[in-house]
Amino acid sequence: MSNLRIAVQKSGRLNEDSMNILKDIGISIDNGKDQLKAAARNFPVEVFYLRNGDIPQYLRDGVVDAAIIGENVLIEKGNDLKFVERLGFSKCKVSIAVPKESKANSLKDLDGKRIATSYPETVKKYLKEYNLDAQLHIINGSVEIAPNIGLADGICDIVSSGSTLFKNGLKEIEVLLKSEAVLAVSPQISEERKAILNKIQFRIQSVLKGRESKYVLLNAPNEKLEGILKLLPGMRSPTVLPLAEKGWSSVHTVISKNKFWDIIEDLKANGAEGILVCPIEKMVL
Ligand SMILES: Nc1ncnc2c1ncn2[C@@H]1O[C@H](COP(=O)(O)OP(=O)(O)OP(=O)(O)O)[C@@H](O)[C@H]1O
Ligand SMILES: O=P(O)(O)OC[C@H]1O[C@H](OP(=O)(O)OP(=O)(O)O)[C@H](O)[C@@H]1O
Ligand SMILES: [Mg+2]
Repeated sequence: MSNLRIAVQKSGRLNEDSMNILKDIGISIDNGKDQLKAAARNFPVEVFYLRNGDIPQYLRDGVVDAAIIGENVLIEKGNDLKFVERLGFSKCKVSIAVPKESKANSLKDLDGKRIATSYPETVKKYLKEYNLDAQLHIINGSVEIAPNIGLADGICDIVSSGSTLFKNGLKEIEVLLKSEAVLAVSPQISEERKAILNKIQFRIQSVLKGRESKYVLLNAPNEKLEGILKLLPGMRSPTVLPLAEKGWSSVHTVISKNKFWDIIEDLKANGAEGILVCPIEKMVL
């Protein structure tokens, strides 16, 4: 049986979370330092450690079958490539920014001006869409410095917390796109390897659903149960078990991480006691 060849970023922002997700889906890799390729011990997978920016070409050429990559890089260099899963980490924006004293309020205001960026294809796509023209300066890093040294009137770069913009006296004026890490696929993937990828995708979905949810256990007097159960979503319906103490029950359920604090407050206010909240490792639906 052939191995699925999956690319991850060698070092940088995506590396750690990519390796963590592989670990969480039960794929163990012996990763010697400076090794560019490593086979999993317990799954038909080989991991290739590559530059994020090089991965679209490797996917296109079928040198790797799948990859964990920033969606923004796919948009920039792999518009012809598809992804099968959003992975929920490395969330960021690709935005237009200008010096804070600039009068420009959107990309449209940079018509005929100079824009520095590491994402020329992305900028060109939006310029074309808005029917604008700008002079692009392609820089591979530290793009935020360009307006300060007189190289550009604005920039297009990744924004996350906004602190790099702030430190460089810039303000965000337009978000071109939002990005996160995705699982991308080569158009050349074989049927056999596609079957392995499907298994990986299924496992990833279980891990991501688990990460989004909490397992909640609580005790309640029986007369309060009805009100408490109304507050709980649950996978199907909450499990209710009698406690050793007469007139009391234990309720078990799964709550989305986002709604969790609001629901917990309501549960307490409606008579729930001894509330335990546990992380969920995997959730198979
Ligand atoms: N500040 C940030 N916050 C969140 N995600 C980010 C941030 N900066 C970059 N990313 C995401 O992580 C990806 C990798 O960024 P990183 O800076 O590690 O690598 P790179 O220099 O763009 O790529 P390469 O691996 O080709 O050197 C980006 O393409 C983007 O999707
Ligand atoms: O909004 P913030 O939270 O400040 O993040 C945005 C910064 O993060 C990235 O740079 P990175 O730190 O990856 O350095 P790099 O330019 O060397 O890739 C990106 O290129 C921005 O400069
Ligand atoms: Mg970076």
